[in-house]
Amino acid sequence: MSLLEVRDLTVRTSGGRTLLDSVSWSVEAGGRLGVIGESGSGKSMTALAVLGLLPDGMTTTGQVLLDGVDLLTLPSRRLDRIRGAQIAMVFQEPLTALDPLMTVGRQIAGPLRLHRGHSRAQAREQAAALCRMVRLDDYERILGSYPWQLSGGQRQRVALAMALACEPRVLLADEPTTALDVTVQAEVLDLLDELVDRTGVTLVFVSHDLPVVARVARDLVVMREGRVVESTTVADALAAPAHPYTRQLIDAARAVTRLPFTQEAL
Ligand SMILES: Nc1ncnc2c1ncn2[C@@H]1O[C@H](COP(=O)(O)OP(=O)(O)OP(=O)(O)O)[C@@H](O)[C@H]1O
Repeated sequence: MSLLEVRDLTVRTSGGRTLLDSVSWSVEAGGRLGVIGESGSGKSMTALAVLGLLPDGMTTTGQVLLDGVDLLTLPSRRLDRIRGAQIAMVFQEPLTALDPLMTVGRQIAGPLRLHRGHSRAQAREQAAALCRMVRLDDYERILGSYPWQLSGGQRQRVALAMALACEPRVLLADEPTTALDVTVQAEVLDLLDELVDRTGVTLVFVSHDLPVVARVARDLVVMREGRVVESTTVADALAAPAHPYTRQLIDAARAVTRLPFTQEAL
């Protein structure tokens, strides 16, 4: 059975506009799924729907099954416990997810105290260990800093540390490196890749950037205008994309960057 399965997910606005139309995909435990599509294709809506975080007024039908349990039918208190503990997320701009008025140390410790029942001292120790895990070497300074005192790359490392703090089963990453410059983007991607390997967390990686997705994902879902147009693997998509739209995305990526024909060459 898949660990996470989205089945016929349809989202409509209160005005009746269909933003997601019967979106279906699944990922096995330990799998790495990339969700790709151009701006407005519904990638973020899908991620938010999985987390039960859609804006008020939107209606959702279909299922989001975590280990066979439909998250869409759970009472919000149970969903709160799953979010962060079993499905963790990182977003494009960590500043929106981080509290500007709280030091990084307290923010990393928060979920550990909430979900794990750690004491203050245990949480502090664990926060330092997590900083080391995401290669924030001067972690004493980082833990005592406010988010805005850190660089974009450091903030995304903090966001990753927070996301992985409670050893979630699924990590949902929505454009986590898009706001970073190219060098830092490569470092954070390498780190993510290593952490996913090391922890065995199941990855759902959402991005408009095909070369970035191709570096970290194995399976691939291609979205367009709120629908899934192709479900494939990164390797097959690079070698021989089946759907014309996937081919178009790959050709467009190849026109501006070096995107090889095999995943090993990335
Ligand atoms: N709060 C909202 N209310 C109504 N429609 C919305 C809202 N947020 C997004 N949309 C619409 O939903 C559709 C899907 O948007 P979504 O943000 O999921 O796309 P995306 O693929 O993630 O694009 P991007 O990479 O630009 O974020 C778009 O047509 C967008 O205009």
